[in-house]
Amino acid sequence: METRPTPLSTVAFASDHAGVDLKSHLCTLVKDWGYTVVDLGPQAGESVDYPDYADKLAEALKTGAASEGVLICGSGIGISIAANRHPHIRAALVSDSLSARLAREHNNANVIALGARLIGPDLAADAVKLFLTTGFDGGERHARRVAKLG
Ligand SMILES: O=C(CO)[C@H](O)[C@H](O)[C@H](O)COP(=O)(O)O
Repeated sequence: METRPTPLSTVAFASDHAGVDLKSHLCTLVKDWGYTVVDLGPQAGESVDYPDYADKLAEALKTGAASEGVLICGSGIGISIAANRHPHIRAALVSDSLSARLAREHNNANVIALGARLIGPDLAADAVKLFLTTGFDGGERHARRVAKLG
């Protein structure tokens, strides 16, 4: 099992309008846990397009401004599809804690996507905590499959 980086990593957050409140809640929690947080917006509640914010987060991971990302839209679907169009992103759409853990252990996901209209803040926080604290299993079969993702 890979150990998690010390000091704690920098985590980027982005959403669309549907995810602003959950994003703000999670950013506060993740900062409290000791991580460095980059909030890529949006900050207000005006209607925005999720691909624009998925692109911002993908860029932050590409430049190294953050090593992991959390994306939020109403369902998590649109923003995860948009993120996965970037070859360096492995975004897992997560709606429970076990999926958050497996996204890391088996898929070495560098991003999770959450649906703010589908899950509550406590479950979202638990999923983010597991995502941030679980390492890639590193087993040969998982490494082989992840490598085939490109
Ligand atoms: O992409 C989505 C659905 O797959 C997200 O849930 C969006 O947040 C949603 O489509 C936004 O809908 P709205 O009616 O514009 O608020």
